[in-house]
Amino acid sequence: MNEVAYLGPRGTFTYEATQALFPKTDFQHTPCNSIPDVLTAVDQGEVAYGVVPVENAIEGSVNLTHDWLVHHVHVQVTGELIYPIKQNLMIHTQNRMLSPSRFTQVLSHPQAIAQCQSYLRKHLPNIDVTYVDSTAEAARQVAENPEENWVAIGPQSAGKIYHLSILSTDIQDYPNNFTRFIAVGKPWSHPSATPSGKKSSLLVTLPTDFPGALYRVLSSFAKRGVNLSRIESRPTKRKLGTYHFFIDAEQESNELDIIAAVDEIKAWGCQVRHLGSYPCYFFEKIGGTNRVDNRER
Ligand SMILES: O=C(O)C(=O)C[C@]1(C(=O)O)C=C[C@@H](O)C=C1
Repeated sequence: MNEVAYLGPRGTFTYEATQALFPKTDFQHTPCNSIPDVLTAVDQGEVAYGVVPVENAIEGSVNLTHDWLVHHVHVQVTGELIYPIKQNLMIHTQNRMLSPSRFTQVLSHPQAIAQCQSYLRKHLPNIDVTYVDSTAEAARQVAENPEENWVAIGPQSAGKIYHLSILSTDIQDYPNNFTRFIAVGKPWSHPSATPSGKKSSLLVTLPTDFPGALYRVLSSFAKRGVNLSRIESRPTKRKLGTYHFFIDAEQESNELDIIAAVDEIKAWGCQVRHLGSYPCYFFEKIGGTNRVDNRER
């Protein structure tokens, strides 16, 4: 059975997204401890597919995913899922009656903590924050250290798996919280769902920086009617002030127009890496369930 690596352990939002994209009936799910471990497992052919978070509606890009895709692995993006994120404050059940003033630390993934900054300032203003590799890892550590009076932020599924008590639901600072996950690895299409659209993702590096350089890149797409849904700069890590640009082109435009635009910017010196052209899915339309069977641990 084809194996899918995902940011684990079981119970993460990434796990829920993986279940929606790669149903357990057709795929074997393998948890990894970190986003680099997922991408490396795919890059080295240890698994056929991987699922990682790439961008959140409140906090923006998951930089570790972007940086690993650029600097450490050569994998193709093969799919995208927009997934609803509801953060919860969870505690070991034996501590559920504790006063919040007795909580000693809040644990979670940096993205999850960032999505709940106002909540934490208001309700747990002086609590120490500990960043861990995923939301479910935070739940696991809280479950295994009841004497520490820790709390975790993450999905209800993680709370169920690790038998935590939910103290507060929907604690993210803004409504309509979604995270964009990508599938990477072998070409793939969902066994039953219909895509809501298609995208091509490109990594563009300018030859030199001059006034209007980025405008020139963008105009190559605009004049051909190619809609760009995302332009994100990330440092090249080679020199302060130099950037790579992640560009997502909506595929409703003709693929030939995208190819022509890429050829044009390459002709005047841009480096362009094609990260993938792939179907895009919304969780609500996949008809998946984000319930996790908490008998398995
Ligand atoms: O998958 C998880 O639960 C994670 O911890 C990762 C992650 C992320 O990196 O964005 C996934 C979804 C949420 O935005 C919060 C955290």
